[in-house]
Amino acid sequence: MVKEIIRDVNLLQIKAEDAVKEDIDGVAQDLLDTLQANSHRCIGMAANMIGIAKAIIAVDTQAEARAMAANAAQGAGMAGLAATAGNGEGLLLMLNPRYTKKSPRTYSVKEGCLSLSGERVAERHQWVEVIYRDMQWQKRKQRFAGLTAEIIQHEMDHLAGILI
Ligand SMILES: CSCC[C@H](NC=O)C(=O)O
Repeated sequence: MVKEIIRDVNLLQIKAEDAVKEDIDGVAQDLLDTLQANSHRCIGMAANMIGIAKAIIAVDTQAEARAMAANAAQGAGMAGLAATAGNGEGLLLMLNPRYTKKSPRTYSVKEGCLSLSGERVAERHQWVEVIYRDMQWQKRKQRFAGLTAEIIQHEMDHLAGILI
């Protein structure tokens, strides 16, 4: 079910509790539905953003490819023609994500957030390795780099009650 986006900072700062298997069909599915419904303007979402302080995030893994295509089009003088809005495909859902490794190198980047106004600078690792449960409650371990890693860090910060 598509949920309303929370913009109350007091609610957004509540730290998430661990999710349980029963959350898959409820909060996790709602989060996917809500990110899909906002995929034209949002590339990642944490359950806090729909008012549930559970450790669940959804990530648009195709955002990086779209951003690169848009940059290439801009370089070729095709700005405006490049479609950067997602269509809800390639969404990755993670329950109880935890870092197992982070790149020593970091970079500063300006980020926005659907729950907040404006953009703010955040410090991000170039890559992160994460263990999590998937929508089948299977344990997964994966390394992510680039924009996907950045989105994961932004959303995992949300779970810790940290805002950009
Ligand atoms: C670069 S990470 C930004 C993620 C952000 N979503 C909010 O949690 C968004 O603007 O979609």
